[in-house]
Amino acid sequence: MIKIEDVHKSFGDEEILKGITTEFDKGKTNLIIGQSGSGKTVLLKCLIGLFKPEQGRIYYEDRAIQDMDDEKQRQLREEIGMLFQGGALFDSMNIEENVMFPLRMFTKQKKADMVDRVNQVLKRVNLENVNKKFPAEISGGMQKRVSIARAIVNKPKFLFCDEPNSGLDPKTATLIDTLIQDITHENNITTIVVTHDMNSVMEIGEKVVLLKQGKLVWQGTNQEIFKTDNEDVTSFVYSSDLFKKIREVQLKEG
Ligand SMILES: Nc1ncnc2c1ncn2[C@@H]1O[C@H](COP(=O)(O)OP(=O)(O)OP(=O)(O)O)[C@@H](O)[C@H]1O
Repeated sequence: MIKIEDVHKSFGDEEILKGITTEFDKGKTNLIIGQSGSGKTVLLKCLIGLFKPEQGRIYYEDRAIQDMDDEKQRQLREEIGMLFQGGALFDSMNIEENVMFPLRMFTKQKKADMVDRVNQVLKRVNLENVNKKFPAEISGGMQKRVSIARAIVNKPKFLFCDEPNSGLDPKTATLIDTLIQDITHENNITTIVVTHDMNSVMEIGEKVVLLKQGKLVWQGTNQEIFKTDNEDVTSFVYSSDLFKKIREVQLKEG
């Protein structure tokens, strides 16, 4: 579980996060949604310690990051898996080396054990016999699966995903979302996904937090998001013509 209390973050005179308070549950896919510029990425960066909020507290289970010394912060980093936007694989490393990278950074395992673990996670994301290929030799969807394998190779307790299905076709995007959710459930991970994809909200939004101009304006489940009359939610959800039409049909059918 990750809990945040009254988090404020400014750049110069501009306050970007204006007091965010919420909780992200363990074993669930928690989604941060909102329009471009609403502060999703800034919040994510505060959560992983890349930005320091001027005010407020962030707890990983019962540990506040504000109270951690360098060693404690290093330990916490080992518990975090990160799926970066675009995948961020190293082009000059093959798939095996890419996935092994966090193990080399954070552990002192023997090479054979690391290779075993890499094979385990590659199998989990349904990728086999690609170890010696380079990122440029596999499809975008496969690259995303490699990135997921790399994010979970060190058995993280917390998984952060920044726009995990950007640039993918709808079917592959759904596969990636479902994979993230399945892995979250199997390993009881606290997963936080930043997205503005309504399909992701529908599919994996077990908890959804909506940001608007740096404020948390609504939170609930993906079931609740389609029932609420909250204006901030409806203007975000039904800015898509497809969802507007679904809403009209739903209202007609009562
Ligand atoms: N390092 C920074 N320095 C100054 N301003 C920043 C910095 N990072 C973000 N901002 C500003 O914070 C605001 C929120 O940006 P953020 O990237 O969090 O939006 P977002 O909701 O993630 O948008 P998108 O969906 O387009 O990625 C923007 O106005 C942005 O210009």
